[in-house]
Amino acid sequence: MAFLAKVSKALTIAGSDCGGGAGIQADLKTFQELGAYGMSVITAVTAQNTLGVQGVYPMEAAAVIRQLDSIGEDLTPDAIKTGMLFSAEIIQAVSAKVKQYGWKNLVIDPVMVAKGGSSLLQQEAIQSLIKHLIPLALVTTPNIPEAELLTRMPIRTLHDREEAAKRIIQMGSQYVVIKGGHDTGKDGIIDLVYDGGHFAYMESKRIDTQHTHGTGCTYSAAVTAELASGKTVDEAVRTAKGFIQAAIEDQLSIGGGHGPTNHFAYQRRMRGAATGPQRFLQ
Ligand SMILES: Nc1ncnc2c1ncn2[C@@H]1O[C@H](COP(=O)(O)OP(=O)(O)OP(=O)(O)O)[C@@H](O)[C@H]1O
Ligand SMILES: Cc1ncc(CO)c(N)n1
Repeated sequence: MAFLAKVSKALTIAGSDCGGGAGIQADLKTFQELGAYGMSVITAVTAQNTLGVQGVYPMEAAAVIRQLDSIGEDLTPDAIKTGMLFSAEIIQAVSAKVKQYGWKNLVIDPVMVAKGGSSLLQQEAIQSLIKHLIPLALVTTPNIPEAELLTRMPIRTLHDREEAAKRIIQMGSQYVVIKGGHDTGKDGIIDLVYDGGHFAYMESKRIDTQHTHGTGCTYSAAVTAELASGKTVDEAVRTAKGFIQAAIEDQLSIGGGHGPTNHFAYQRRMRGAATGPQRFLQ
């Protein structure tokens, strides 16, 4: 039986995480769960698990360009996200191809450092991100340390975060979400959403867990999947928050370190099914 409705298509341009919790793997799982047909352009292969990053192997820029052309010549994505881009050369290639193919609904997760401290973006590439990619973004989703590096200002208070958000809008992104996961001093977490005119504060309770590997990738992939299906940015960030909240709450407890989030959780909750470990052990 054929699908009657047109399927939405989402593309991730990011690094591979062989452990499956972050990067391309988290993005494709999230796209699938939210009903988008997922496509991927791989910028780097990383060897990592819940204990840390053991190796980073960037792709040649030519290989990234060839993958982007294969998508562009045949498959028009309805929304795109970028994650780990590694180098200025890859950033410039992605920027050129997004412009060439006129791709819309670009979500930039400006991945810089993995939770254990390994670098996923060369230091000198930050300027390239600001110059070549952020001006094309519909939404940019830095965490607090990434927002500090982009804006070159320390972020301690909510007021600082608002100032940083203004600076990222001035760089050309239409919306910015400064995520609050790294704001560890509080029980609650606030993700700040700004469109250049109005600040929205998305508050949630902080879940006390070490299993937060790939939260940023999963969150921005959920935003992208929702945009691909025609949702507004306001709707997309709300659904993405619900998706990541469920994925962190119903932990899978995989691996000996910082484990992945539960990409099954949101849809299983929507269907009224049990999602915690008891469900998986049955
Ligand atoms: N402990 C937590 N409890 C509830 N929500 C969380 C927690 N940690 C992160 N989040 C949420 O997850 C999303 C991603 O935020 P975070 O700041 O962790 O991103 P990130 O640092 O880019 O993630 P990563 O680098 O691991 O991929 C945000 O919506 C944030 O509010
Ligand atoms: C490939 C990849 N992208 C992003 C992150 C950040 O979570 C990671 N750890 N690995």
